[in-house]
Order: sequence, then C-alpha cells, then structure tokens
Amino acid sequence: MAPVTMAEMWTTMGSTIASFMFVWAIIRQYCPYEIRRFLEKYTHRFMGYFYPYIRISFHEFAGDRLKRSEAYSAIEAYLSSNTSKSAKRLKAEMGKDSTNLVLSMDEFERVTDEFMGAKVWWVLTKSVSPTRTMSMSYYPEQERRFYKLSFHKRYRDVITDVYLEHVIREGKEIRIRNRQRKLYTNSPGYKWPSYKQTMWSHIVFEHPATFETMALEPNKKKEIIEDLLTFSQSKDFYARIGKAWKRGYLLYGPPGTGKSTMIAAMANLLSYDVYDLELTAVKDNTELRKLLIETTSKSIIVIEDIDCSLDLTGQRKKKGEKSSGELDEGKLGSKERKDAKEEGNNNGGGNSSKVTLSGLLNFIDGLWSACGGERLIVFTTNYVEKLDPALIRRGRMDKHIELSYCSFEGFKVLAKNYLRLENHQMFDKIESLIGETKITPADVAENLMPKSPLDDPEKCLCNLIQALEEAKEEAEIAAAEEEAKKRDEDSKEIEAIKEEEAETVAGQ
Ligand SMILES: Nc1ncnc2c1ncn2[C@@H]1O[C@H](COP(=O)(O)OP(=O)(O)OP(=O)(O)O)[C@@H](O)[C@H]1O
Ligand SMILES: [Mg+2]
Repeated sequence: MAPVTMAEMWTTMGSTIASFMFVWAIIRQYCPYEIRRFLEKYTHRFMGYFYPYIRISFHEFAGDRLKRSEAYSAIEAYLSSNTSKSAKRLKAEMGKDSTNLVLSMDEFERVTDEFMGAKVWWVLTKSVSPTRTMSMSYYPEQERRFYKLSFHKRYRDVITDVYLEHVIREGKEIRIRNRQRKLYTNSPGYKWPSYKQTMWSHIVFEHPATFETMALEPNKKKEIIEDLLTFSQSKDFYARIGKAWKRGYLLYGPPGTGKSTMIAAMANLLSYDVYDLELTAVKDNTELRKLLIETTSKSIIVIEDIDCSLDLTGQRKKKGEKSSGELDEGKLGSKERKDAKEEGNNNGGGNSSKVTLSGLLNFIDGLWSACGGERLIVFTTNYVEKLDPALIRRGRMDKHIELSYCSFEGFKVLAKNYLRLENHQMFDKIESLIGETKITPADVAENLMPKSPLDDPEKCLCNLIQALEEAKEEAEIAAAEEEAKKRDEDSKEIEAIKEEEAETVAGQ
C-alpha cells in the first residue's frame, strides 16, 4: 500500500469534518429538540477528551431572569470598544448625548482578543428554547443570547483569574463613559406585547434644566445640591450604617413652581436616568414590584402628583373623580394634566388598578427597594396636606422641599436666563411688586419670553410689571371679596344667635 502523503491526510480530514458538519447541520435543522439535546450532550462529552479548548458562556438573562446580567452588559461594552475594529459584522447604536455612534459585534460574529500572551475568542450567539420549535410560532423572548469565550486550557489560570476581571472592570467603565441617559415610562394606554421583556419603554433624556437655570433662593439651591452630591458619594456610608442606598424627596408647591423642572435638574446634576412612574397605569402591587426590580441604579424614580395617583385610604381613585383640592382651587396647569392622565388611563391602562398604599410603601422602603442601590425616589404634589403621613415620613421621603411663588432672587435668575440681564433700572419696581404678589416662576418666565423678534428686554420687563400689577389688583379684589364674605357670614351668625336667644326668652 502506497504511503499516505501529508496532503492526502489533510484532504481526508477535511472531508470528514465537512461530512460531520453536514450531518450535524441536518440534525440541528430537523431533529426534535430532545434528541438534539441528547446528541449535543454526548458529542460535547466525547469532544472534551480530545479538545484542548475551554469555553465559558455568559448569558444575557442568567439565573433569576428578571434582570439583564451585569457581566453580559460589561462584556458587551468591553467588546464593542476593544474588538469592534476586527469584527466584520457590527451593530451601531447612538452613544452618549446622541453625538457618537457606538459599534458592537453583531450576532454570531467572532472576534479575537489577546491578553498577557493568551489568545481568546469571543462569539455572540443565541440559543432557542423548545417552545419555538414545537409550536413553530415566533416568540422573541424564547431566544437567549449569550457570549461564548474560548481559550486554550494552558491559559486557564490567567483567563479565569485576571482576564475576566479585567474585562468586567473595563466594560463597566466604558458603559459609564458611553452611557446615554434615558427617560423611562410605564406608558398608560399602551398594552405591552406578551413577549416584551421589560415593562419600561424609554427615550433619550435630553432635558436642559440645571440648578443654575432654576429660579430658587441661592441658599436653598446650595443646600439641595449639597444634599444630592453627598448622597451620590455615600455608598460606603450607607453600607456602614446598614441602610439601602436610596433617598426620598418630596417636592411640593403650587403648579408652575418648578417641581418637574427640579427633577430634570437633579438628573442632570448626578447624570442619572429618570423613571417616570405612572401609578394609575400599574395593575397591582405585584406589577409595581416588577417595575421596581427593572429599574437600574443611578436613577431617579418619579411619581408625579402622588395625591392624584392613589387614594390615601388605600383605595384607588375612581374614574372621572377629582380630588377636593383640585375642585376648590381649580389650578389649571396641573388639573389639565391630571385630566389627561385619567383619559390615558381610560384609553388603555384600564381602571382595574389595585395598587394600595401599603404596596406603595413597600415599593419605597420594602426589601425589594434595596436592589440596585443608588436611587432617588421623588414624589411631587400640589397638596402636601392631603398626603398620608405614613407615606411622607422621614426615612421614606427623607427631604421635603417646598417650591413656592417667585421671589426677587428667583426673578433675577430668570432675567439672566431669558434676557441676559443682571441688572436694570426696572428691577427696583419689580422687587417691590414681586414682594407683594403671588406669582409663580412659570408665569414670570412666560412674561419674560419675547413674543416677537422686535421685543427687547425693556418690553419684556414692562410685560412682567403689567402682569404683576394685574396680579396684585386681582389679589386685592379677591381679598376684599373674602373680607366681605367673612363679614356677611359673621353678621349671619350673630343674627342666628340673636334669634336663638329670642326664642329661648319667648319659651320661658
Ligand atoms: N423654579 C423655576 N425655575 C426656572 N423655571 C421654572 C421654575 N418654575 C417653573 N419654571 C418654568 O415653568 C415651567 C413649568 O414648570 P414645572 O413644570 O417645573 O412646574 P411644576 O411645579 O412641575 O408644575 P405642576 O405642579 O403643574 O406639575 C417650566 O417649563 C419652567 O420653564
Ligand atoms: Mg410638574
């Protein structure tokens, strides 16, 4: 028999591998899932005796499945930055501040990395669970994505001890650098498809408000900023005292005094995401907890108009019903929004919501609230007096911030923002008028806004003075009417007493 040449040997090996791959592809395509699993298991075991490579998988939703694995996210970031140059098929996503594109490897793409002389291969792959094969229907949630890392067994120690730690650490840093901040909502009126993995939907958070542009007394502003910065730097402190790393803020005050604006300023100051929780769209306490678990750290969870979202007896507000304060005071801005909320709720959120006060208290400081860490919970309300003390006690709402009518200091900030004016001869008049009037920063801002390209700063200041004088006049008329009403009531009361006395005397 003629000796087998090297070339022949390679050819035979090549065709054997090709045949094996072909058979394997057919098995994968047509065999039932159970048989395929069985064959896979024994093939892997058999190959393990000869195959010198080690493989590690990092699944996107590992273990509890509720949250995306942090390791997976870190690896994704690491690979997008370190290996995207060598990958041939890439995915592109917007990066921080929508200014740059971040590239990462696409599914089934394989890239190589080198570390301390060791060569490793990463593949992004996915597995399909049995449901899809059996029902032949398409459920995206049945697909599980994972990264597979392969390396030679002689590098085992260096990879498991040093390389993986390096990948996770660097990946986390890259994620923070590339992070595009998001505004999440649990959108009322939108029915989530059953396959959707997350209950939140999001857009990029791009609100420009900062504490610098907020009309607020300088001392109060400084105090709030310091409080927020101290919180964000206190990870070790919270761990030491055994408290979950979160802080509650209650922002209260009349409509248009800057509560929502302050939330945006807080998010911008700390570079946090914002979760705008629409409580009326939450079905029950279980769903509320699920939403909480899905929030990430470095975020602000906001519940606006908490008094309208939850009846403080623990019962939900009924359809079309309005709170007494709302009817009494008829505050238009927030009333309109509340109506819109109810409308949204009726549209699709359903009115079968069963979130209770105790469910909400649990949300704020129950055991589940500690997962994730570094979170602010912010409630806003126009009527602080209507809130259950249990809801806003310290420990739950740690800091209560009143946002009130515009002061002269606040006006000066707005004049600087809107008109680029630090001082003007009309400021004195405005100072005296603003001290005697209740005008919201929103109204001041609206008056300082040029209404036509020809409006100069003087015109805007004149508009404001006029608005202040009108507000003052209205307040005086209202006070006079109130006084007259009170006098009327007093005299009626006196008359009633006199009549009663006369009746008593006549009866004797
Ligand atoms: N303190 C403030 N500093 C700067 N701008 C403000 C301030 N308060 C209000 N504004 C301006 O008024 C507008 C309305 O303010 P914002 O929505 O923050 O009020 P709010 O207190 O949340 O009102 P509501 O109770 O109706 O929700 C903002 O777009 C902002 O331009
Ligand atoms: Mg608001």
